[in-house]
Amino acid sequence: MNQIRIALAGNPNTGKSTLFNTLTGLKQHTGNWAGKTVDIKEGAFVHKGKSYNMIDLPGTYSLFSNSLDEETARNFIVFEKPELTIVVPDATALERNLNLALQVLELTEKVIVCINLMDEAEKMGIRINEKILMRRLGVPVIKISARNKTGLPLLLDTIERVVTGVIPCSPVKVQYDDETEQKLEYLLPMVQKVFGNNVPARWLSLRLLDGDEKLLEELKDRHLSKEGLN
Ligand SMILES: Nc1nc2c(ncn2[C@@H]2O[C@H](COP(=O)(O)OP(=O)(O)OP(=O)(O)O)[C@@H](O)[C@H]2O)c(=O)[nH]1
Ligand SMILES: [Mg+2]
Repeated sequence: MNQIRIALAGNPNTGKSTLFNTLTGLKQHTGNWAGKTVDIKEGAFVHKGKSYNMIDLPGTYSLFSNSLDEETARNFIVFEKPELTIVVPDATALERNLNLALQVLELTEKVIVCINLMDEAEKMGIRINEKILMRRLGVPVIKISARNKTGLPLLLDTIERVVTGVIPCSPVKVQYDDETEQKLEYLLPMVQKVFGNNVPARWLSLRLLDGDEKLLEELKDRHLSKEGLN
């Protein structure tokens, strides 16, 4: 049972489930990991002899605590720690969709940005230079059409190469205003002391500055029960 876990994240309606269904076929079931309150589909696929477990997270516009869907997607990435997270932006609304991608890059290291609906974008005359995006974001960027099944072989190979470390990821970290950065500098060592490598320290410090109480409760529950934080 040495399955490599891949989470699919993205805004609503960007074709995550279409991609999920194409990759996993009918080998899927509803997940039952701890803390699950929203139905999440899990499925499996094999590529080049390696077995992958894919988790289709709910579509969200951000990863704060605005809704159960946001909390579910965020908690999965932070606490369940999948080996890889694939963000699926909509090529026809890339700028808006990259907001969520940047939030995911604050949460975890191994990320692939998999831009979907390229067929639609092409019809609209939208051109996307994935090489520039890749350099700016610090992680692989792939263009696909999940519906037409284009770009999938490259996606699968990139998944394998990111998971095995052949392609390194160094996700860009958003720089905030001076005041926020100063506060972060102050908070970071304390957060690191309490949580070590269990939770991404810069991201958590930002949430503390935000006063995200739901996240604090989640951390208390998980830290006190010593589950999910090991
Ligand atoms: N033209 C085009 N349509 C697509 C593509 N991928 C998905 N779609 C369509 O986009 C719509 C939404 O697809 P879903 O796979 O349900 O999107 P989702 O991201 O899972 O949506 P949520 O679960 O609500 O967040 C469906 O009508 C799909 O058929 C694509 O590559 N090209
Ligand atoms: Mg879906």
